[in-house]
Formats: sequence, structure tokens, C-alpha cells
Amino acid sequence: MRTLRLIPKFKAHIWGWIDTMSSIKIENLFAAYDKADVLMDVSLEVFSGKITCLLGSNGAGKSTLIRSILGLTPPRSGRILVDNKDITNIATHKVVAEGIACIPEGRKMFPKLTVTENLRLGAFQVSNEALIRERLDKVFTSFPRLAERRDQLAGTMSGGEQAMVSIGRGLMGGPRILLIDEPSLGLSPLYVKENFKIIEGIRNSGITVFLVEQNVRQTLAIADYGYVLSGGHVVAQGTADELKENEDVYAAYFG
Ligand SMILES: Nc1ncnc2c1ncn2[C@@H]1O[C@H](COP(=O)(O)OP(=O)(O)OP(=O)(O)O)[C@@H](O)[C@H]1O
Repeated sequence: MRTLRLIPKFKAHIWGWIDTMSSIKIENLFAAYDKADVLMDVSLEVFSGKITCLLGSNGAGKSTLIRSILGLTPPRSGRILVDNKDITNIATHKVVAEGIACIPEGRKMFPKLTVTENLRLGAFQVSNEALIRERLDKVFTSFPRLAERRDQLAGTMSGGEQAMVSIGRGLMGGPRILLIDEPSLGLSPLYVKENFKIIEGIRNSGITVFLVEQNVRQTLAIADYGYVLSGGHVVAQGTADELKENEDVYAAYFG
């Protein structure tokens, strides 16, 4: 029997950010909460137009790194560069203005707002209504399921549909770099598979993707390059193919 396609194929071509250079460099980053050191001398690069992944088990420090990039958990030392511009410690709204958007862990959204209202919030820094409408149209073309349900309260959508809202909202800001925190969390295997296809489509449209995940196998199937974080340290890095063969990757989870 044919598997039901729950999430339609992401139509990458209509976003058209191809050719924009957009990379992030993290240099010797240390971050901590009170006295607990979480990130220790982390250096990595998120490559322009690629999917770079950060793998690691619970508590490795993955979300903290995203929070540091967004200016929410300021690092104790080290630098964060976007296209060689130092954005370390700048305010979150300025990070967003640099073209960086985040799809947070757990698909956080406003359950009492409609799908359209949730999507519009992703463009809160855009004052041009015509541009907002154009991006809404693009999201609805990419996700026909959301178009059908545009007036439905987001909280009444299924988990997989909420994942689409969350990704769509991330795209509404017109980012050139998308940070995605554990998109597979709490989704059924079928939705995880479809969700990862969508992320590949986003990369193919020219948006740089930094994908933070625990799901090693499926992440390495779509990533170009990756890092493994364990106990706040980068313990392995390489192309996705190299990491698939690297025992340190699995030791970071089970060692
Ligand atoms: N606000 C906070 N205050 C104190 N400690 C925190 C805070 N947020 C996270 N931590 C701690 O920092 C460490 C790293 O947490 P982080 O959320 O970055 O890990 P993670 O790799 O994203 O894990 P998970 O995959 O479980 O989300 C953990 O030990 C966590 O308890």
C-alpha cells in the first residue's frame, strides 16, 4: 500500500535566495548559566547554502549554542561572525535584522491565534504589507495544507501541521540563515521524514541551514557537513559521509 503523503513536497524554487552568501563562524565560544559551564571552546562553521548539523545527546549544549547566536545567552568569551561581521552579544532583534531566523524546539506557537496570524508574526519586523502578503502566498504555495487551514486555530492543528506552521513562520521573515532546533522532536517517523525533506528543499532554495538534532541517521542523510557536541565540546566533525563512519559520533550518544 502506498504511504499517505502528509506534507506536500516543498516547492523550493519559489523562494529563490540562491547566490546569497550567508555563513556563520563560531570562534572559541564559552557559555555558561550561573556557575555551570555549558559550552567550552566551541569553534565551528555553518556553511553558506548548505545544511550544517550539530548533533548531540540531551544536555550537550546544542540549544545553548543557538541561544548564544540569537543573543539570548551571551557567551562569556569567543566570537560569533555572520559573513565575517561580528554579531557577538548584539540584541536579538538586531540578529534577526541580519537575516537570521530560528525555528525553536517544540514548535512553539500561539495556539489561540489562527495559522495566518501565527505566520504573520514571523514577519513582525517587516512593515511593507505587500511584502508580507507576497511571503504569505509563498508559504501557502509551499504548504497547501496550511492554505486550506489558514483560518484554523494553530492549537487545533496536528503535530505535523504545527511543524509546517513553525517552518512557515520562520520563512516569513525572509531569512538567509535558518536555525532549526530539534525539528524531529515529538513527531511520528513519517512526519520526521517529510519534515526533513522540507528542510532539504529550504537548503536547495539557497537558504543556509543550521540544523540541531539528536536524530543522527536522518540528519546525516540530508546534511552536508556536521559537528558532534558532547559535554560542551566539539568531539567530531566532518562531511555527513565521514560522520556516518565515525565512531566518536556514536560514542557521544552511548559512550
Ligand atoms: N536557563 C538555564 N539555566 C541553567 N542551566 C541551564 C539553562 N538552560 C540549560 N541549562 C543547562 O545547560 C546544559 C545544556 O543545555 P541545552 O539545552 O543547551 O542542551 P541540549 O543539547 O540542547 O539538550 P536537549 O537536546 O535535551 O535540548 C544542560 O545541563 C542544562 O541543564
